[in-house]
Formats: sequence, structure tokens, C-alpha cells
Amino acid sequence: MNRSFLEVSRLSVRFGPTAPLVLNSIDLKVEQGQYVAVIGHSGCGKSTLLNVVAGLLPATLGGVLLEGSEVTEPGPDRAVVFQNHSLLPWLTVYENVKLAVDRTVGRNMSRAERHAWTMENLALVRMEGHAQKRPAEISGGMKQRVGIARALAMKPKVLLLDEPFGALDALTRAHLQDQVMAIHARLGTTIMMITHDVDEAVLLSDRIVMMTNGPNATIGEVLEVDLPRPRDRLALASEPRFLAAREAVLRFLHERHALPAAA
Ligand SMILES: Nc1ncnc2c1ncn2[C@@H]1O[C@H](COP(=O)(O)OP(=O)(O)OP(=O)(O)O)[C@@H](O)[C@H]1O
Repeated sequence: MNRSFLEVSRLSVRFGPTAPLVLNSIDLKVEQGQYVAVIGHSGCGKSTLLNVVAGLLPATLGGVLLEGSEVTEPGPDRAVVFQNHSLLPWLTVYENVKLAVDRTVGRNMSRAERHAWTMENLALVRMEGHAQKRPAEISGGMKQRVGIARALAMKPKVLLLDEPFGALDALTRAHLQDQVMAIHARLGTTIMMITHDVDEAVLLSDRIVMMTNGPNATIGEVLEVDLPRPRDRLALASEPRFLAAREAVLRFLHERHALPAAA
């Protein structure tokens, strides 16, 4: 049988035996190296989907396979970056990343290798110059970069990004999007990203998974983003294929699956 790298099959989730289904029979296949964005209105179940893939939440029905193995618990092969950084405040930037290295891939490395690998990942997000600072001493964008370095340092098979740029100002956000695109090009990591931002989804992704409104949310449409890489945000701003993809997602969200007007 032809398996995909990551497969979500007939996934349904409810929180409690009598609660309605939040997700209803989600089917999604992601190939190795693909960048997939999941977009949908607030509350439709995007984070729930990501959390099941991360192993943080159980499936009620169906499930998730990564390279053919069922996901039943969290693991370093699926690193998550949340909207609000989850760095340990009492550790330095270096120590935050090093801790993740020590607990995962670093187990089979020498002390010098663990140090080098920690620094290599900080350099990937251009944070090597801030290694000795604590989270309180760096900006929100820098914290997210450290969170991404920490996730990548675990050499995950899949990087799960839950609105990673959501709390950042527009310029910092654009800068970080460019960095993530560069990292994806360099490492070829499989990425699943949740976002509310249509431009961000089109700019970064190979495919955009559009979810219907909850409860009982499911995948409404999947859009293939046919734009060559590397992608340049300025050049794309007037590129017809970029604009067409953007319009397709906007129409899905605001015409076919618009939220009812507030009472
Ligand atoms: N632990 C939980 N217990 C009960 N209900 C939950 C729990 N987590 C999520 N829900 C409910 O499941 C639904 C989907 O939530 P989820 O956070 O997955 O949506 P979302 O699309 O990620 O939303 P947003 O875009 O606002 O972050 C919501 O109605 C939410 O209230």
C-alpha cells in the first residue's frame, strides 16, 4: 500500500462522552518535506487537530500515522512551537535549546557535539549572539526564534507550528516568515502550520488545508499552492498565481464558510 509520510485518517475528536464532535472524520495526507498550512475560522478545531498529531490529545475515532507508526503520545519526532513561547524563564537561550538537545538527539553525542549542535541551531535562527541572555531580556520575535531553534534541535520528523507568528507585530512577523522559509528550504523539514493569516498561508505553504466551521468541522478544500521557491514576498505581491491563491482562500473563508454575523 502506498503510505504517505504523515497520515491523518478518519479523525474525529470530542471532549467528553456527550459533547458534540469538534472534528468530524478528518482525512489528510502530508508528504515528506511538504509545508502544509491549516486555516479556518476561530474555534473550528485547528489546534485540536495539531494537538492530536503532536500526541498531546487522544483521537476519539480514527488516528494519525507518522511513517506508518501510530501516534499515541508526544515525542521528539513531532516538535511543537506554540504562539506564546514556552521557554523556561530561569534558563538562558543557550540552556533552553541545550536542554532539548540533552533530552533527545544529544543522548548519543559527546559534550562537545551537544554544544556544537546547540550553537548550530541557534545560528540557524540567528540567535547565536544572544545565547547567554534569558527570555526576559529578548524580544517576542527572538523568543519565537529560540522556540523554533529548540524544536529543530530535536531533529523532528515533523515540525508543528501553532500560530507561531500570531503574537508578533507585522514587520517581525514578516522577518520570521522569511527565516522559516529559508530553514524549510535548507533542511527540508515537513511542516504543519496553523494560521489565521491568508497571506502567510499562501506565501509559506505547498498546500493549504481549509477547514469548515465547527462543531463537526472537517476539511472543506485543499488548495495546492503552485508557486516556485524560493519565494520573495515583494515579487509575489503582484504575481497573478499568488493573487489567485489568496482569492481562493478568502472566498472559502468569507463566502462559502463565512461565520454568521454577530447578533
Ligand atoms: N480541552 C478542551 N475541552 C473542551 N473543549 C475544548 C478543549 N479544547 C478545545 N475545545 C473546544 O474545541 C473547539 C475547537 O477548539 P480549537 O482550539 O481546536 O480551535 P481553533 O480552530 O484552534 O481556534 P482558534 O483559531 O481560536 O485558536 C472549540 O469549541 C473549543 O472550545
